[in-house]
Amino acid sequence: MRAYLQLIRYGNCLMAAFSAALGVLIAYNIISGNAATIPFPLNEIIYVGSVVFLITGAGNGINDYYDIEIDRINKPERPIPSGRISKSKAFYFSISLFAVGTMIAFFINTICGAIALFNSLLLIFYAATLKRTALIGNLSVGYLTGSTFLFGGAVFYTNGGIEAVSVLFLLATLATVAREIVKDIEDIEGDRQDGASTLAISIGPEKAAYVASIIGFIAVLASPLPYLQSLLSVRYLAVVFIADILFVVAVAGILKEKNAAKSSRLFKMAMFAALIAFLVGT
Ligand SMILES: CC(C)=CCC/C(C)=C/CC/C(C)=C/CC/C(C)=C/COC[C@H](O)COP(=O)(O)O
Ligand SMILES: CC(C)=CCC/C(C)=C/CC/C(C)=C/CC/C(C)=C/COP(=O)(O)OP(=O)(O)O
Ligand SMILES: [Mg+2]
Repeated sequence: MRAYLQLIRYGNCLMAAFSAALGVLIAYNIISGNAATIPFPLNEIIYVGSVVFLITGAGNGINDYYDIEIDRINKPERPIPSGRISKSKAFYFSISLFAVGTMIAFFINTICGAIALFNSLLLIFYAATLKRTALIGNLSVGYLTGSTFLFGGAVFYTNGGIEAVSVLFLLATLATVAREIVKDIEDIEGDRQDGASTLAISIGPEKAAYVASIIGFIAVLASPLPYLQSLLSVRYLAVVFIADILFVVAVAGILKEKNAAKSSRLFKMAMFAALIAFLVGT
């Protein structure tokens, strides 16, 4: 059981599910002002959170299935390279999670089902191919992470729910792309031996660090937008300021200290702080 929780990276699944549930809540708050007849979406929050937890877990599992040779070098302690879960069991477990998550999504509505199906196929394509390409792989993971908000907003797609959370999608995507480039710098040796052509390998870790830093700074500069667009209250500004400081320290970690592992951890802490800011500002 513990090995399967590690395979799906349940912490990421919870974070992603929380983001999608926030997407439902924020979209509901924005559109319910115009249509007071909409009841509080408790069931939809549960369904949305479950779908994103399952599909995120499936994406992590299929990623480790395809990354077995890279992870033997970079992350040998993971469930598959360490032998605690066989490749075939990891594959069928991940496919099962994709299937159940997508079925629940179609039960919510057709747009949610379409997003879940598209994201599931993209996660498989990313793991099998895209992750070894410079920047496209990073942009894919950035879209997938940001799409948690779009998925939550899609519960109310007929009332403009997706548009209501689009700025949250943008912020999450920018922050994730920056972190993914930093992760590629961290994983450069294993990726190089696997024949991958990530940005860090294509242009070198130093230039890749500058690209990640620029994207990270754009995310920080754009972080007041949810308040300026009156999507979130001034309480959001107070907490996102903390996230912005963590983003800046993360950028310093890769630019000045050239410590990709530390920078990646700081980026993740900043993303978590930003999620708290979204919640507090709702
Ligand atoms: C500037 C600003 C306000 C940015 C917003 C940041 C934000 C709210 C980001 C959302 C983060 C989110 C939805 C995370 C979900 C879970 C997650 C970490 C997804 C991405 O994981 C891919 C990564 O490669 C996994 O690697 P690792 O974390 O090392 O296992
Ligand atoms: C909105 C819906 C229905 C689903 C969203 C699903 C989500 C949140 C995906 C977020 C991104 C994610 C979890 C991607 C999984 C693949 C993954 C682990 C990418 C990073 O992998 P690598 O580049 O191999 O790096 P590591 O394996 O070393 O972490
Ligand atoms: Mg991997």
